[in-house]
Amino acid sequence: MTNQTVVGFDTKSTIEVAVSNLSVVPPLPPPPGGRRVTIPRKNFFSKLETGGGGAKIHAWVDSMRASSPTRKSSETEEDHIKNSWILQHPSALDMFEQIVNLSKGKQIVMFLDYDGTLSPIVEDPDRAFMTNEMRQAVRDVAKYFPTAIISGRCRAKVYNFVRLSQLYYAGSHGMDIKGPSKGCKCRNDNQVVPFQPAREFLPMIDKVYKALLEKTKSTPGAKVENNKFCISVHYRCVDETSWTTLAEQVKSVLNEYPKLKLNQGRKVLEIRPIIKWDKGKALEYLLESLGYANSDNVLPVYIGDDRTDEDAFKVLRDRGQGFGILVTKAPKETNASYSLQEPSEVMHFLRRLVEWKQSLL
Ligand SMILES: O=P(O)(O)OC[C@H]1O[C@H](O[C@H]2O[C@H](CO)[C@@H](O)[C@H](O)[C@H]2O)[C@H](O)[C@@H](O)[C@@H]1O
Repeated sequence: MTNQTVVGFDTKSTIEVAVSNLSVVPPLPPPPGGRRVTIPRKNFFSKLETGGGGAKIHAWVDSMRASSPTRKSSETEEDHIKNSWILQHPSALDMFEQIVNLSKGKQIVMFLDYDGTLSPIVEDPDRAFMTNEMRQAVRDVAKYFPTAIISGRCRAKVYNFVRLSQLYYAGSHGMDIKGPSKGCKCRNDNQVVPFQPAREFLPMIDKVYKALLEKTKSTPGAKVENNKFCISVHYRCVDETSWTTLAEQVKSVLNEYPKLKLNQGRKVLEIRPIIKWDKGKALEYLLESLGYANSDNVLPVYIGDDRTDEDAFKVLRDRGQGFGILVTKAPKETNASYSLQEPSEVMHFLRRLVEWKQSLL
C-alpha cells in the first residue's frame, strides 16, 4: 500500500432542510425541537449555470468556497445539528439488524461509489487506492449479491483501482456501463454488454479536455482529468486566491459549448453532456439488466459520499425500494436513509452483510 495524504472533510455553509421521509427505515422519533433542522450545507451546489455574465463566476466561486471551512458554529449548535441529523440518517451499522430484516425474501443488489466510499479522499486523484482489505470485502460481497461500481471516473480507471472482474462497472457518472445482458437474471457471469448513452459527445469532450488543459496550465495546482464522457477540473491543490481565476478559465472554455453542463463535487468541477443521464439512471439500467425492473423481490442498496450519488439515492427513495447510505462524517442534506462515517465503516458494513448471509446458508 502506497503512502498517501488523506485529506479532511469538506465543510459548507448552512441551509434549512425538511426532515427526510424515511421510506424503508422504521419510524424514528422527530428530532429534538421540532420537524426542521438547520444543517451544514455540503456540496449542494450541484448544478452551476454555464451561461455568460460575471455574476455566474461569483456563484461558481461561492460554491467552490463552500467546500472549505467558512463558519464555525458553537459547540451546542453543532451537537444539536449532529444529533438531529443522526436521528434522521442513523448509522447503517447501528441499524444493521433492521436493514437485514428488510431484505428478507429479497435479493440484495449492491451499488458502490468509488472515491470517498471505497477509497479515502486524497490530494492526488491518481493515487486514490483502495486497501486490499476493502478489495477483499467487496470481492466477498459480490459472491453473494450482484455488485456494481458506479463512479464519476472513466470506467477503465475505476476498474484499474478495483480490479475485480466479477463486478459490473459504470464509469463517467453512469454514462459508460458494462453490465449484464438486458433482462437476464444473470449474476457475476461473463455476459457483459456496454451501454454508452453519451457516445456522440466523445469528440467534443476530447476537444474540451485539451482546451481546459491549455487554459488552466497557468493555475498552480489545477488538475484536469479526462473521464472519457466527462471531465473533472480539480481545485483541491489550488490556492483559494486563485479559485476565481480558475473558475474564469473553465467558464471561458465552456462558453463555447452549450451542450455541456457543469456540476460540483468534492473540490472538483465536473463537466459533462447535458443529456438526462446520471448515476440514478445507471442504477435503474443495471437493475433492469439484471432482470429486476418490475420486481418486488429486490432490495437495491447504494453507498456513496458525494452530490452525484444523490441522483441514485433519490431514485431508490422515489421507487420506495431499497435505500441509500451516505458516507459522511458531518451532516448533509441527502436523500439517503442511513449513514456511515468513512470508508472503513463501509468495509465493516460489507463484511457484516457477508457474515449475515453466510450464517443463513
Ligand atoms: O463518483 P466517484 O467515484 O466518487 O468519483 C467522483 C470524483 O472522484 C475523484 O475525485 C475525488 O477524489 C479524489 C481522490 O481522493 C480527490 O483528490 C478529489 O478532490 C475528489 O473530488 C475523481 O478524481 C474525479 O474524477 C471523480 O469525478
